[in-house]
Parts: sequence; C-alpha cells; structure tokens
Amino acid sequence: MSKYIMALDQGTTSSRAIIFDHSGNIVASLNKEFTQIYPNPGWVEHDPMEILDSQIEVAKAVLEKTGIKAEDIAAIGITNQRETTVVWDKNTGKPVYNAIVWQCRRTAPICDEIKNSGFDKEILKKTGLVVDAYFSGTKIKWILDNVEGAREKAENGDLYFGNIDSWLIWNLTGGKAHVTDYSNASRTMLFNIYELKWDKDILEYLDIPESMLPDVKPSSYVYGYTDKSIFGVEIPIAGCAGDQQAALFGQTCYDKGMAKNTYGTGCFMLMNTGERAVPSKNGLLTTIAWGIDDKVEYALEGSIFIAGAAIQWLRDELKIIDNSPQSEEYAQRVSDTNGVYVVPAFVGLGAPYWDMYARGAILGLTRGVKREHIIRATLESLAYQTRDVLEAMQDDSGIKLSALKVDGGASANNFLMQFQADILGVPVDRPTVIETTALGASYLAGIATGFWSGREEVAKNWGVDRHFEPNMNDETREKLYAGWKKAVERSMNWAD
Ligand SMILES: Nc1ncnc2c1ncn2[C@@H]1O[C@H](COP(=O)(O)OP(=O)(O)O)[C@@H](O)[C@H]1O
Ligand SMILES: O=P(O)(O)OC[C@H](O)CO
Repeated sequence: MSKYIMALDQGTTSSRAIIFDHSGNIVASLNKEFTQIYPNPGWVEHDPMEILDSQIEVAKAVLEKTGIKAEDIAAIGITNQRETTVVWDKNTGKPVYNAIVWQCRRTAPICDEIKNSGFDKEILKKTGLVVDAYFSGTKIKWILDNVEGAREKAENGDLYFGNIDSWLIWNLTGGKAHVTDYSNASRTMLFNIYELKWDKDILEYLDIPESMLPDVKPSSYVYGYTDKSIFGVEIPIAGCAGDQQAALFGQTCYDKGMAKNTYGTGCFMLMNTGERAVPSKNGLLTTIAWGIDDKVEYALEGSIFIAGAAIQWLRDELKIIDNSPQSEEYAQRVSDTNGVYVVPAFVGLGAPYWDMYARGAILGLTRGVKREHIIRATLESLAYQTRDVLEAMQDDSGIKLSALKVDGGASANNFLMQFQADILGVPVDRPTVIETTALGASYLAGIATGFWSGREEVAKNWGVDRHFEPNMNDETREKLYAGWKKAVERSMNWAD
C-alpha cells in the first residue's frame, strides 16, 4: 500500500505542496510565492498559468527533495483560495483573462445594482451569501462583459469557468475533468445550497451560460487521475475543498458547534452547524462545509479579507520589517500601541460589516509613534477583527466557545495568539500541525481512497502545540475594543 498523501494547497499568497504520513504528520513541505497584480486601486489579479506552473513545480520538487516516489503517493487532495475566478477556452486551455482574485473590488458597481433591484435578498436566501464583490458570480459576469469576444464564445459553449480547484484539476487530469466540490460551489453565489444545484434564476439574472460551469461533486471523491506526463504515474485526485472548509476538516471540527479560525492572507472563522444550514442575523455567511457520500454539512462563516496580508504590506510596501515572523519581535519591543489603531480595510471590509467602500486607516497618530507601534497595531487588528466575528457567531449559533482552535501562517505568531486570547477573553489552542488546510485536503483524499478509514480515525491525530490563556482584565479589554470599534467606523464608506 502507498504510504503517503500529497496535498496541493493553492493559497492567495503561495502555492504549496505537502506530503503527509498516516499519522497526519508533515513529511515534507515546499511553497512558492507568486505575483500579485494590482492593475487599479482595489483590483487584485493572479496569472492562472503562474498559479498552475508554481503548483506543479512545488509538487514535483517536494517529491524530489524527499526521494519519495510518485508511486508511493496514495492520493492527492486539492485545496484552494476560494472564489477566485478563472475563465478559459476549453479548446486551447488558455485563460481568456487573468484570474480575478476574491479580494478584487472591481465588481462593486454590479453588486450595487443587484442590491438596488432587491434581488440580493433572493440571492441570500438561495446561496447563504451576502451580495459582495468577494464572490465569483459578478467576476464571471465582468469577464463576459469586458473581454472582447468572451460572451460569444461562452454562448457557443467554448469557455469554462472554474475556481482555482477546477482550474488545477482540469489541467492535472489533462483536460478530462471539469469539476468542483460542494464547498467551492457554495462560494460562487450561483449555487443553491439547499437544492444542491446551480441556480437557474441567478444565472439568468447575471446572464451566465450554465454550460460554463463545472460538475459539482462530493469533497471526498475520485475526480480523476493526474496525467502521466506530470509525475510519470497516474495518481488519483481524491479530495477537494475550499481552503477554509478544508481547515475546518483538518482541525477535525466534525461535531456541531466546533469552530476554527485560520490566519492566512485573510482570516476566516468557521463553525460546523451539522446538517442544518443556519441563516445569520449578524452578517455572517451560511456555507457548505463539505459533502461526503452525498450528504452535505453546513457551516457559519465570518470572512475577514485582510489578516496576514497586512503583515505582508508592512514587509513589501512599507518595508518596515524584513519578514513576517519579525513582526512578533518588533511588537514585543513596546508595551502597547501608544494609542494607535490600524484598520486594514485595504479591499473593503467583510464580515460583519460588508462595506465594499471602506479603506485602510491608521488612527491615533502622535509624534511619539514609532514603527514598533504601527507593527504592533497591525498585528492587533487581526485579533480585533476576529473578536468582531466571534461575537456575531456566538450570537447566531447560541453557542459560547470554550476555546478557539487556530491555524494558518500567522497563527505561528505567539504575540498575536496571546493578544487574541486576551481580547476575546477566551483561550486559544494552536495544534501541532498549523497547516490544517493541507491536512484537511489530505484527509478528504485519504478517506476517499481507503488510506484512512474515516473521520474517527483521523480525529485521533489532532494534538495541541500551545494553549494561550487570557491574561487581561475586563476593563482594559473593553476599553481597547471600544477604541477599535471607533477606528473601524472612521474607515467605512471611504472610497467613491
Ligand atoms: N510569524 C508570523 N507573524 C505574522 N504573520 C505571519 C507570520 N508568518 C506568516 N504570516 C503571514 O501569514 C500569511 C501566510 O499564511 P498562509 O497560511 O500561508 O496563507 P495563504 O494560505 O493565504 O497563502 C502571510 O500573509 C504572512 O504575512
Ligand atoms: O488564501 P487564504 O488562505 O487567505 O484563503 C482565501 C479564502 O479562501 C478566500 O475566501
């Protein structure tokens, strides 16, 4: 029997390949950052070919690095930045436009039109989503309306749409499978999460031909096999889920009421609500967690658009740190932010505010403010945003969390995790494997192929690396949080 599972984790910042063993431990991991393209303020694009090439490159390189043979990979699990939209010509395999990234705000005017017509209420009822430029539907419409010849080709049945999962699977299978899974489909704003099918009314409203859309399959399922030309052998692609749902699976949140928060480019808190879809009264999303054996389970989600990306901004644009981990050292050189708040609303605000026109702000500047304070305030903003979402989630679900399970790149930051526990007044548990996104995709693939027997078996792999206990008095906590709420208000409704 083959000994390993390989996860391909195609994130917003980088393409990553990780090999896991049967105990859910990382045997080897490689990742490659790729180009972020900002053609206009608030617009974000990726090159789909660069995504594909970097993903295949790291997958091959991680095998080479370990000496593990492709034959020893029992299955591949795919997980991906969600909502990001690729439209390609199915005859040539060429994208007709760059991938429009989930963070991109260009379709805000289309969303305003939908809201003005009142159709947003219908969309929320059918898809569980708040109408926002975040989701794929309006991005597809933009491509069809703005790329020369695209609409005609789409109507002739020559174009395929896919999120990054579909784009990768189609290419890895040599163009044999045009598929997605329930969790990714539920983020397009085109999928009826109750009837489990593409919604004809929404497609008609947005003028999107159904022939462009992938077939929707379970998340733990053999979608196809990698073309021999890639790894020399055919490997089953047997798991697929959007990265946040995959992280929920990797954190083994299998029971109703279990939740996790992932600190990557953005920050996403998901709570398993079981077989019942829970509508939100507080600006959260209702979404599909996964589909297994044709049974679908749901989650409540709080989506924060900018988290680790704000740390990247300190590194790449302000150039006040050399690398992301260094932010921890700088933050700890000062005892507070000197009254500064950073609101990283670079691409508007997601849950619970949903303001496409909010923009980033630094408030409370005085002459004594040093870069350490700005760095600390930026890290703290991740924790404040998480509190906004946690409060909404507890209210919607009626469940008070006894501890928050965390993961993702920025959860490695001990300062941030301690401040998170302090500002929530709730303990934070960081597991031994913080690459839970990739782990979840592996579990889905391994369960489909019999590598693992099921959830009960993989749940035994979860263990705590570090527990952060809240250590802040209530008065300080509430005073700091009140300052954050004031700062957020100032950042809202800024862009024209
Ligand atoms: N020690 C750290 N402190 C703060 N932020 C970090 C740290 N390590 C990584 N990050 C941030 O986490 C993000 C990468 O996390 P990752 O889970 O790989 O994200 P993604 O899947 O979105 O590409 C980057 O935005 C990076 O700036
Ligand atoms: O790339 P990440 O890990 O920040 O995740 C992006 C999300 O899937 C967007 O919804």
